Amino acid sequence: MSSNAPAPPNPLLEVTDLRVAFGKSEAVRGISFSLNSGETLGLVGESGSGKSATSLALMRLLPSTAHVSGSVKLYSAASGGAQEALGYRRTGASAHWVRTEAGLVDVGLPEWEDAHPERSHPRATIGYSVYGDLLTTSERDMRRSRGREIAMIFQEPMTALNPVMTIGRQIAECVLAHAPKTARAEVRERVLAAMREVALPEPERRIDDYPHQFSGGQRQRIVIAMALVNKPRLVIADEPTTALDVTVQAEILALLRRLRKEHGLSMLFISHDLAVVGQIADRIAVMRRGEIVEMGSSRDVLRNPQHEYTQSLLAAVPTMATDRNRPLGRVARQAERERHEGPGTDHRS
Ligand SMILES: Nc1ncnc2c1ncn2[C@@H]1O[C@H](COP(=O)(O)OP(=O)(O)OP(=O)(O)O)[C@@H](O)[C@H]1O
Repeated sequence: MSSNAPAPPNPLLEVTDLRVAFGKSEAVRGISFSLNSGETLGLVGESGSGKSATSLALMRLLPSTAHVSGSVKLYSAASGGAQEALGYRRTGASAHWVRTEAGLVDVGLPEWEDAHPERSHPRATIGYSVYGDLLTTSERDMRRSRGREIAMIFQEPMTALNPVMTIGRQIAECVLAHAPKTARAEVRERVLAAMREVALPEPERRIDDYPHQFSGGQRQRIVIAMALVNKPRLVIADEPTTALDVTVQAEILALLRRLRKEHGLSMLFISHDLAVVGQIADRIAVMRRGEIVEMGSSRDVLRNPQHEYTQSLLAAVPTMATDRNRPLGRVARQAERERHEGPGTDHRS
């Protein structure tokens, strides 16, 4: 096999012709996109364009009145290193099987493996197999996926959190939802680790505090800790900074960039605000009235928008250039720099 084989696609999620209708009204009209391992896709559009209907469809959290069709494939064991193969077996010339914690999976792609001999080691991290279609998988499997494979960060931390439960208990419940037999001491350790991860101050002292005892930015950090405590591979962040003021918003974006980098997370980042999406997304999909009207690298969409709707969204962002001959605005420049050099200082809120 040629050692010049092209790098393999590294898909984590593949959405094809997704449609969501409420009665006769179509909220999502046949959208398709994919998300690679470690990539952040920004989904941007004005209110009512179908962004939340899309994310709730992926999580299978839409009300039963919604009619959903299309396919949402989640791939397991992405080759970026999400899952370590426990064993390795070659069956014939064209099929490779890898034993993982999830069972025996067909990884296919022998060409790619020949091009990456280091990954042929029996304990190498490898993968590429369909985990399942999230739209048709059983509710039982879906419950297992939620939180562990895919987690969601909601917009409004005050409503996402239970006001009468300590934050430690709320994070612990996320751990116990997937591992109910975890010993108490270990749960506490994982809760504290999650609090440290999102830079909540003094975790040991604050673990038994209630949501109202934290600032807005800190509450959003708690919501992020809950989403990440089970180490999901895909995070759907639906307007995670919208309820926050601009400075805190920047701090939460810096935190998400850091966590994404440290954990190799894939992220679907939803916002009505193109300036915010431009600060974190590798690629941007622009949604309007239930359709994706434009999709491309953040750089292309920000510098050279093709669709007039994208142009109008950009025009509403005064610091960004709408003309390819003009230099990028401050926000876009910073976004470009951070995509290349990694996030700046993560100021704590
Ligand atoms: N449960 C529901 N029942 C009926 N219609 C709904 C329901 N949820 C959403 N819709 C409709 O679907 C369309 C898309 O809504 P969606 O919430 O996905 O938009 P959005 O882009 O996320 O907007 P926002 O930023 O305001 O949340 C809207 O016309 C909305 O009224």
